[in-house]
Amino acid sequence: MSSSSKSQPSAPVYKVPGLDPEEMDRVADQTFQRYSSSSVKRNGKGVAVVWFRNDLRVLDNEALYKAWVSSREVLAVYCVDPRLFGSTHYFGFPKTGALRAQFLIECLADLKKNLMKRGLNLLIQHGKPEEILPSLAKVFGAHTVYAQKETCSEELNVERLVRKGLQRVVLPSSSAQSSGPSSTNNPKLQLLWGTTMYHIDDLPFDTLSLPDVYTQFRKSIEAKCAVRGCIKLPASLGPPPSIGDWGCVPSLDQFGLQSPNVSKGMKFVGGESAALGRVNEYFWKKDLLRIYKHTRNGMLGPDYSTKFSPWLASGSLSPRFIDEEVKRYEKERQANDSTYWVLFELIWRDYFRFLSAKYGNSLFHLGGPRNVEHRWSQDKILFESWRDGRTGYPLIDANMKELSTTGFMSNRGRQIVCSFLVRDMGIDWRMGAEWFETCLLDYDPCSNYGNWTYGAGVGNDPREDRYFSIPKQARTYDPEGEYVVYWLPQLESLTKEERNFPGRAYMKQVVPLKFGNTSRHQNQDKALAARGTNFGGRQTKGQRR
Ligand SMILES: Cc1cc2nc3c(=O)[nH]c(=O)nc-3n(C[C@H](O)[C@H](O)[C@H](O)COP(=O)(O)OP(=O)(O)OC[C@H]3O[C@@H](n4cnc5c(N)ncnc54)[C@H](O)[C@@H]3O)c2cc1C
Repeated sequence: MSSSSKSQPSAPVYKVPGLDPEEMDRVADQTFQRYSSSSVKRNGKGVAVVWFRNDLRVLDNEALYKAWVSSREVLAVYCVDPRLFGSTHYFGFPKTGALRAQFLIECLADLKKNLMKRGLNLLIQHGKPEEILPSLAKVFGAHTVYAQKETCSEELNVERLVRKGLQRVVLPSSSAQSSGPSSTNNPKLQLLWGTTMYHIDDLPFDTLSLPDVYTQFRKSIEAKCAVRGCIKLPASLGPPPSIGDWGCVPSLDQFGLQSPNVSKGMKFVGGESAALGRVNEYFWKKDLLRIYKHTRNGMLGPDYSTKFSPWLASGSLSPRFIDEEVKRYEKERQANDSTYWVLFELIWRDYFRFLSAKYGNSLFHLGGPRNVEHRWSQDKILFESWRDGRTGYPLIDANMKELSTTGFMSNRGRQIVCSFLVRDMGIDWRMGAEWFETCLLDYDPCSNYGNWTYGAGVGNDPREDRYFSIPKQARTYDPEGEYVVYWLPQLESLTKEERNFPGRAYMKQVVPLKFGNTSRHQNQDKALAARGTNFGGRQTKGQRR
């Protein structure tokens, strides 16, 4: 049967995880139980504040653990910081799009629920942490604010301001934790490392001497470090301090955003319960971990890769928990190249996080960590054709439509659209990175800007020079054109060869005149070289991941 005679493809919405809410809760409760311990001793006094940031979870949360053991009462707080809903730095896109805002709302609702199951609650306040936290510390006489440490400048700035604000609070002497002649009666800010699988203190080098080649980094930590075990806590952490109004989980209209309609593709459910449900579904229920290495380059549907990233980015899922689940799977089912490969990818995530500590703000600069000089275009028409999925390349257009509809795109898709924007269109890579910042559910400054600098050839490793030939990518990763047709159903009646190179009719529909050129569809590389929109043949040498 030729592909053109296939019946009209349906475009289902895939809920991720595909479990019903009761099943998600059951999995979460069972997991919490496994990670509960009655032998953890509490020997503290007074009140400790846990300031939740990108660590929206109960399981394996060191800030929560430290607060609990160091106090008699834990006050858990989330600050809805208006700066999160401002504009991106260079190009003024919305900093948080409606899809990620919705995901965050779901994370907060679930965190509140899970804290309440453990006898606590979540105080939700609207405003800047540097204003809210000192005033709470004062009212409750809190000796310490515990929080997860971040590494990028905006977050570091907030940490600095919170610390400064706390220094201005004077507590009655009975509330102060420290003692000795130099101690003051201010509440302290204690920041704890918690985002990565490998702990920063366990690395065999300090971050400033981090290897610039990923493989060197990976081999070194695999040989010399172990992943720490997940932290255990008692089943009951209460009672919390007495508070009249705990605040409400925000709604989208409070952020001036409209409810997104995920009419196609994947609809992710936010929160720790969904995260634990997804791990259970992907590893145990569907047994997909067994084949991950061979499916991970897919683009269509929920099962080709883990889809853990949105929960990892919001901190609703601990990478150390994933590590423990992989080890458990290897013991109970099997260990193979796929079980290892999930950890291999998580080491990439760690790597980008540690790189951000090494390179600081240069990660966000045009020349990247190596300060590479290159003339980029900021052509608005070209950029918008890419952003809106109207380039005339179905593979690019389909991926960009998936991103704006769902907030997600596969790793393969991200590499392809990044290469196309920066290498074929010659557009300033920061425009692409900022658009991803707006849209991605899993937006994380380190992974996003780290990957974009690599893709643009300005990353810390000069050997990482990635060009992706769109025809080759389409033939290899979407040979039947199924992915493209899912997002561009108007191409359904075409043969599988035509679906990725559909000719003039499709071009006319979508392509802005300036970039439109049907001949490029037949031979992209040649046509691009002739138009001078590539980087002078650099593409032929690029590494392909
Ligand atoms: C241009 C570009 C921008 C990106 N922006 C982000 C981002 O903002 N946030 C983000 O989490 N990932 C980002 N990635 C990395 C990667 O595409 C996603 O992590 C991955 O697609 C998420 O899907 P998954 O959870 O199913 O991944 P899987 O294939 O199942 O991998 C498991 C986990 O490993 C980690 N991982 C895998 N690949 C990478 C990678 N290249 N870099 C860092 N971590 C990785 C993720 O945490 C992921 O959840 C970006 C990649 C590119 C090329």
